[in-house]
Amino acid sequence: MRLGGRIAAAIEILTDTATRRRPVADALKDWGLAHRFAGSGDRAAIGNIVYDVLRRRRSYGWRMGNDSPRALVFAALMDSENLDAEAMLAALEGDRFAPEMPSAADLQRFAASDITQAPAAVRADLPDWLAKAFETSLGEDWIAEAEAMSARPPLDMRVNSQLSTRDQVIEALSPFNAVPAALAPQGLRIAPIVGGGRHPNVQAEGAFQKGWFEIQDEGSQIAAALVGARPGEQVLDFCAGAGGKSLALAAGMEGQGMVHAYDADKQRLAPIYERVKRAEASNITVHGPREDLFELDAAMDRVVVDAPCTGTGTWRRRPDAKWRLSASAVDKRAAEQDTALDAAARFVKPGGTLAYITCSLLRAENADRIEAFLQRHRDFSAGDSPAAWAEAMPDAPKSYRAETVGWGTALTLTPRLTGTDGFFFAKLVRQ
Ligand SMILES: C[S@@+](CC[C@H](N)C(=O)[O-])C[C@H]1O[C@@H](n2cnc3c(N)ncnc32)[C@H](O)[C@@H]1O
Repeated sequence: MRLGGRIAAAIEILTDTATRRRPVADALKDWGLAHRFAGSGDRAAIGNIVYDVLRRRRSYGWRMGNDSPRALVFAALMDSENLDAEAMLAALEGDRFAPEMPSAADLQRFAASDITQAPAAVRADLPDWLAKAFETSLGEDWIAEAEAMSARPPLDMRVNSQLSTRDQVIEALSPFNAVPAALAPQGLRIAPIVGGGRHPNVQAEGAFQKGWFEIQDEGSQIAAALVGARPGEQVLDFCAGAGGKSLALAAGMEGQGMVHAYDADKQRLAPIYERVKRAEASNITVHGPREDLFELDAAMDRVVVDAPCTGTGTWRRRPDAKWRLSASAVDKRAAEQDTALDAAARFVKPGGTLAYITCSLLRAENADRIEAFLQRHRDFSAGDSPAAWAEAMPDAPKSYRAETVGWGTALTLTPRLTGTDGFFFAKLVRQ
């Protein structure tokens, strides 16, 4: 496909997403099925344009003076390829599949626009109500934090230290230029996509099949490391889902002790079995939702609640979610978070710790939940998460955001500060 055809496809997919209010991944998949002539390179390039638009929909609309899918697609292309109006016109010269261009005035306006003059929520590329929530949650740097969440994400991997080393995996993935992650001790990173390219399918590599690494955002790896689980301990991963944290915890414990991986949802848990097998993680026991966990009561050194959340910290990867999120969805997640925390608390042994993790940056899902938990559970107190960071990653710069909760301190990771997805981490200690 030439550029014009890709532009037309991106406009069609964005229109479909907007009119039917459905996830962009579904719209992209359906488009691919209906246009089988399009190769994987075309689909990747179209996907990049669509995702770029969704990351910066509001600022592009403001800069273009027009927020139609057509205007936004041209804005995204000019921005990501660094094209001015003339270069854009030249790139489409004689391309019979190219849709009608925005007016020359719109293109000039875009190229000359000064985003610093735009209202704060436009600069932050957020709906108005979320801009307010971001300000409350992240303080004076909230616009810069939100801007960083509109960038393309890297591809992060965690090396399974039980089966391999970072050097071995770098060697095995040598065509893809993976480099050690800046913070996470077992992390590897492949840089964000440039232009119309795509990330390699690393899961098709022999090293992946052999269990040498998992795909896992560096922020998620750090959150697991902050739990501080030691070899020989008993750990309950209460919201284990597909097992990302369980696997990281089990490897960090050097195969000794036990990670009990539990989830209330059988479907969510389903992929964990295959992943545990591939990683040869002998110190993970999976507990399905029907299992009674009474034997673990007050017996766990550490309990992890990687809670269900709105995922605002992952908008670089799922940018459509920020335009679909509603205030009522935040309230619903907050209630689920309280339920999960309350249900998990009883498994912590006296002197043991409860780690609360979300991949959201909203205070309502983070510090507010911890404060409310401490009111309900007088036998717990908030711990010192910066100390957990210093212990888990002594050489790493302290680039997180620290915040007082109860008498303790919680941490927030963000794309701007730690170069990771957004994560919140708080530690609670049972008296
Ligand atoms: C953020 S996901 C977990 C991701 C996973 N820990 C990982 O690292 O791959 C949250 C999980 O919490 C589970 N969950 C929600 N409420 C729960 C509850 N009350 N008890 C146990 N699990 C719950 C959901 O089914 C979902 O799988």
